[in-house]
Parts: sequence; structure tokens; C-alpha cells
Amino acid sequence: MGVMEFFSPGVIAVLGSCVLFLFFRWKNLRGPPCIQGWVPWIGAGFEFGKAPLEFIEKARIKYGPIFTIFAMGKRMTFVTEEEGINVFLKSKHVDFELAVQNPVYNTAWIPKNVFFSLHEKLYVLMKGKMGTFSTHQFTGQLSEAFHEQLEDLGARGTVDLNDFVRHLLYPATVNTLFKKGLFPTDERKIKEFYQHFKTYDEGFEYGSQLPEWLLRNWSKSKRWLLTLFEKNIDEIKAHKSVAGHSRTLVQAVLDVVETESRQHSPNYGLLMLWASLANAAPIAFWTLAFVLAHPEVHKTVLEAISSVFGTTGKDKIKVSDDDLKKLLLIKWCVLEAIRLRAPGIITRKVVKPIKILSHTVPPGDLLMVSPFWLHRNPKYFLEPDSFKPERWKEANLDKNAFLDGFMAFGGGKFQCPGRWFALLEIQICIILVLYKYDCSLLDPLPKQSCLHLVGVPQPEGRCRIEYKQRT
Ligand code: HEM
Repeated sequence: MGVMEFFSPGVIAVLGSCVLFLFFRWKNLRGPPCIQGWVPWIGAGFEFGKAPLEFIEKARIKYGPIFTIFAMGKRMTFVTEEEGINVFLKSKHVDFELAVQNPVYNTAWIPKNVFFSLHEKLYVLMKGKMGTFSTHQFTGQLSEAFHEQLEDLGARGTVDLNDFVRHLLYPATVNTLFKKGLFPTDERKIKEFYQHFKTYDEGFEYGSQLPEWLLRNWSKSKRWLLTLFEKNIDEIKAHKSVAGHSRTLVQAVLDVVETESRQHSPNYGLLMLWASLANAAPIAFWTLAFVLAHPEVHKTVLEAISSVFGTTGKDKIKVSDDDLKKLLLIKWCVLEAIRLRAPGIITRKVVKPIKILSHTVPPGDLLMVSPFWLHRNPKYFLEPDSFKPERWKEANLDKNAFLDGFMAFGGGKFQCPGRWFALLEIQICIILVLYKYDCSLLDPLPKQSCLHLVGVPQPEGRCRIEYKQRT
């Protein structure tokens, strides 16, 4: 064979392919193990979509502390141990805004340019308005709002615990954070609101990823909620502050939004509605369910409440910040429920290659942490599957620190700005319910649903309670 024949196009093509093949293998060797299925674009989407929460734990057991799942055209790299989590929280090469911008557009139609120019300003505002120095302003208002709702429940009844909790938390939250009196009081309108918010919330995860024409009902409910805000936005903005109270959180948010884009105020209203209800309501559900399912804890909680407010259950008690300090056990119960029912994932976008363990995670990947599974790591939480409120004794709550390894509110620069408000409203809600009523579960404690990763898991199946006014 002559030298010229050796360089024939055919041989060059074969050699080129071999080099490319070896290059990609080498590149892939440096990346984390990747679960990618065999269907182009869909990748491991079908298997992953059946029960995503279980899928990621099985993948960790099989592939180790860092692995990539390729599904629906996206690479999601999960980190499950310290080194990866530190990168997630601290690296300059991962970005919160880039990870959530598209989901924010899909779920609330907030355009990219508006989102990027407002996000940080709004975050700082919310963090201040709902921070530890400000939450005391909400205590009285929330007590009042829960009493109004409790009155509707009568002296006794049997209901689904999820409905019971929503009936209390939705109006109290909306009337406190948006505008007093905004939540509908007409029964038909309330029903309509619940139905559309439920559809929107349940479909939020798919809606944040998929084209809207695939999700007709979800799209209908999203439009319904947006129209509701369009109709009420002027009223929310114009609402005069009640004596002694400053403008509500959402009024302040809208003031900032309107410096950039007047027309997107209803969209921000919708996003705030979802953020303020979607996690807090199921956590109030889980806290009550866990307490009622653990007789020893239930008894101690009732004794603590009686020691502060007496035993009659009839008075219209006002929970104060001092009372809350005396009822630390309730705060521990809420935190323990959040630990056990933490969000399935939180996410950041990788913007430059990052090294984690011996792997290089490429730019474009979504870096993921699962607080739900992290909270089941016995290195951080002994007997991780048990409901043990007393483990929170170790947390420096006076200094507003949670336990090591607790990430239910995310972390780093954009940790949940509503976390102190959420803890406050759930504590007050639980205290008032258990002060007024003797409650018992009529069904076993339900398991969590494994269908969703965004936000805290919902219960699987029904869970009813019986309540009777204490005399
Ligand atoms: C137990 C209840 C709650 C849980 C478990 C929870 C959890 C979270 C998590 C995990 C994040 C993402 C943080 C990250 O990626 O690092 C987040 C963001 C957020 N949360 Fe919460 N949250 C709760 C209640 C609330 C409430 C009551 C509000 C009230 C308004 C709220 C407002 C927000 C907002 C506005 C963001 C987005 C922040 C941003 O854009 O930077 N959350 N929350």
C-alpha cells in the first residue's frame, strides 16, 4: 500500500471516527455516571417519570454519591454527599436564577428580561419583610385570621385533614400577605378557587417543563387564577394600610414590580400565591398528622398548650411571641414534619465546568440536591425515618440555625425568604386547632406520594380526622 493510499478519504473517516469515539468516551469517563435510557431526547424519562422520588434514591444506591439522569432533553446531575452539596451551596459556577427562569416563565408567564431585572431586588425585599426581625408583626393578624376560620368549623365534625388545613391556612395566608378581605367568602367562589388552585398546584411540576398545549386543564386553571389577579390587582395595590400595620408583603412586591413592568403585576401575584401556599399547607397537614399519630407526642403537646392557655378551649386566645417561646415543642414538631416531608429537589444551573469528587460536571447541567433524601442520611439524623421532635433540642434555634444537614428551605444566597413566616403561621395554626378541639385520626398516617419532586410531598390517599370542641 502506497503512502497516498494510506491517506485515502475512507481511511481518514474511519480513523476520525475512532478518535471522536475515544474522545467522547474519555470525556464521559470524567463526567459522573449517566443514566440515559436508549430513546433519543426522552432518555430515561419514562422510567424516571413513574416515581421520580424513588428513582433518584435507587440511582444513588446503584451509582454512588454523584450521578446524572438524562431525561426529556435535560441533564440533571444529583449530588448526595458533603463535597457536592458544598459546591451546590457555595460555588460561583452554579446559578439559581438561570435554573428557575424558564419554569417561572412557563408557570406564570413572566418574561426573561423582567425576571432577571427584578429577581434580586424582590428577593431582598421579601427576605427583609418576612425575616426574623419582622415576623412578630404577623403574630396578632394570623391569630385573628385563624379564629375567623375556626368559627366556621362549628363544635364538631369529621373531615379530610387536607381540606381542614386548607380551609384554615389559605384564607389566613392570603388575607395577611396580600390584602385583608381578599380571600373569597362566598361559598361558590371559594369552591372555584380551591378547585383551580388544586389543579394549578398539582400540575405545577409538569407545567414548569412541558408545552402548555399538552396540559389543557392545567392551562385553564392558570388562566383562571391570572384573571382573578387581573381583576383584583388595583384593589390590592390601593388598599390602605390598617392602623399600626405597614403595607402588606405583596403590596410592597408590586411596588417594585411596577418600577419595571406594570403589566406583569398579576403574574407576580400568581407566583406569590403559589409560593406562599404550596408548601406551607401540606406541612401543616403533615405536622398535625404526625402529632396525632404519635400518642406520646400528642399528650405532651396538649399538656404544653394547657399549661399556657388553660384547658377550656372556649376562649378566643391570642397567641403572642412569648407564648410561642414557651411552646418550643410545637416548633420542633413543625420542623420535624418539614424534615420528614422536605422537597424532593432543589436546583441550580452549572455555568462553568465544576469538579466534584473525581468527576467534572459540564456547563448546562442542572445540579440537583434532594433535601428529602438528604434528611434520611443517618450521618446527620439518627433513626432518620422516625418522627422525633426532641432531636431539635440540639438546634440553635435562638440563633435561627437549623440542624446540620437540614435543607428543606434550600440554602445559599437564595434560601426560601418565607421560611420564618411559614414556621410562624403553622405553629399558630396547630396551637389554635389543638387548643380548641380534641382531634383524632380516623385513618392510618398516609405515605407521601412519590409522583412529584418540586415542593413538599403530598399525602397518598385520604386521611380523615374527627374534631370535637373541648369543654
Ligand atoms: C414549609 C413551607 C415552605 C418550604 C418547605 C419552602 C421551601 C422553599 C424552597 C426549597 C425554596 C427554594 C430555595 C433554594 O433553591 O435554595 C423556596 C423558595 C421560595 N419560597 Fe419557600 N418554602 C415554604 C414556605 C414559603 C412561604 C410561606 C412563602 C411566602 C411567601 C415562601 C416564599 C418563597 C419564595 C418567594 C421563594 C423563591 C425565592 C427566590 O426567587 O429567590 N415560601 N421555598
